[in-house]
Amino acid sequence: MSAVVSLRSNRRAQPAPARLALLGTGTVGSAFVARYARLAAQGVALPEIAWLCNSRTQVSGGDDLHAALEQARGAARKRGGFPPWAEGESPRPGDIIVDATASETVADWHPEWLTRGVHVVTANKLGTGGDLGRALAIGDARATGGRYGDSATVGAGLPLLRSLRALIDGGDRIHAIEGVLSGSLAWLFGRYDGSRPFSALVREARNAGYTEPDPRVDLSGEDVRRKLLILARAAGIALPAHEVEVASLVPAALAAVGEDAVDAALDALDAGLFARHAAARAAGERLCFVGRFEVGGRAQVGLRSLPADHPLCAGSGTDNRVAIHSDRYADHPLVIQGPGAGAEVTAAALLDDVLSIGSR
Ligand SMILES: NC(=O)C1=CN([C@@H]2O[C@H](COP(=O)(O)OP(=O)(O)OC[C@H]3O[C@@H](n4cnc5c(N)ncnc54)[C@H](OP(=O)(O)O)[C@@H]3O)[C@@H](O)[C@H]2O)C=CC1
Ligand SMILES: N[C@@H](CC=O)C(=O)O
Repeated sequence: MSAVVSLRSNRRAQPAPARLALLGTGTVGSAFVARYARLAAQGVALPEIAWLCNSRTQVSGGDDLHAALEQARGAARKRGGFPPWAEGESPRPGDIIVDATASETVADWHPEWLTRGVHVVTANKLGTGGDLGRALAIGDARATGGRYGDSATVGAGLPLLRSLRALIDGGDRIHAIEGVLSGSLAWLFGRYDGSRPFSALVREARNAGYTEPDPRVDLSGEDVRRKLLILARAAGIALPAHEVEVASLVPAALAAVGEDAVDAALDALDAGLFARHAAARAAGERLCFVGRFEVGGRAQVGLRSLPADHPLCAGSGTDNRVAIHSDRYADHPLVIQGPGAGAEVTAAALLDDVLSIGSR
């Protein structure tokens, strides 16, 4: 065989370099692009962003990512039909989809992509924190297919899922997990003193990028339910969503409105939360939004009035504070605390997962 032929066949044997598709160009997706560009400028080796997509359009990444992001963000609304990314070129095995949406449609694709050998990195909690069937399908598909980066889904990248998995890999059984799992609600109840309407603080939290696209997903406890489900399922418990008892903060008048009318209806929160805060203060306590599950017991999410020196009240800002009880941490739980919401920490968690997949 001549040297030329052998060189050509060697070239052919090289797998195509992995490409990255970003789905979602909102608060988290935009922070992802900004951090990607910063890391690339520092010389960090990253897969090329081949596409940026939202519900309206798909744009090629190219050399000027900021321009591509602006083009995607400025695209006109799309009426009906398939999402733009489903109509274009399919990702190849080894490519990485970054899901920075809050979309059920996109979450439904997670098991399919994994089965095809495409890696999925997600901030979207609906994949493993929603319907149990879908979570199990993702578990099956990741066992033989692509890898699943879910660090951003709980604690916005705090080492929670990682620590839980390390305990299980080390032979520990999980007994219970309890904690403050909502960054926006931690921030809201840390700040609320009754002097300003609660609804005004909700608007601030949304503008700061702490809430879900629809803040009712936080206020109803649904976001904490999803995180609790992700943790429970990571601990090997096939917990269905309906078995988590959730006490919502959303009054009927706010629950009833369409997404466009949420802002105007937020005032419906004010009287009820003023009364609950006043009662807690009169008892020398603080309000804390807590999620908890016990293996073989109940799973619950809701607002609690706790003594001010209770360990769950110890964080500040958007801090999550989560206690893991396991065989080795039976008497004193392992406690993990830190910022649990915000576009920058979430984007960093997504890129950590991208880098971790790229390095294996
Ligand atoms: N904010 C935080 O602190 C954290 C957020 N997360 C998660 O990050 C995700 C994104 O949140 P955030 O950035 O605030 O949300 P935004 O509403 O700002 O952005 C969502 C993006 O998803 C796009 N999108 C919606 N449906 C589809 C679809 N079918 N196909 C492609 N794109 C779609 C939207 O498109 P369009 O622009 O066309 O509407 C938009 O660009 C959520 O799942 C959230 O739970 C996770 C951890 C922390
Ligand atoms: N809306 C979420 C964001 C992170 O998951 C929260 O408030 O914790």
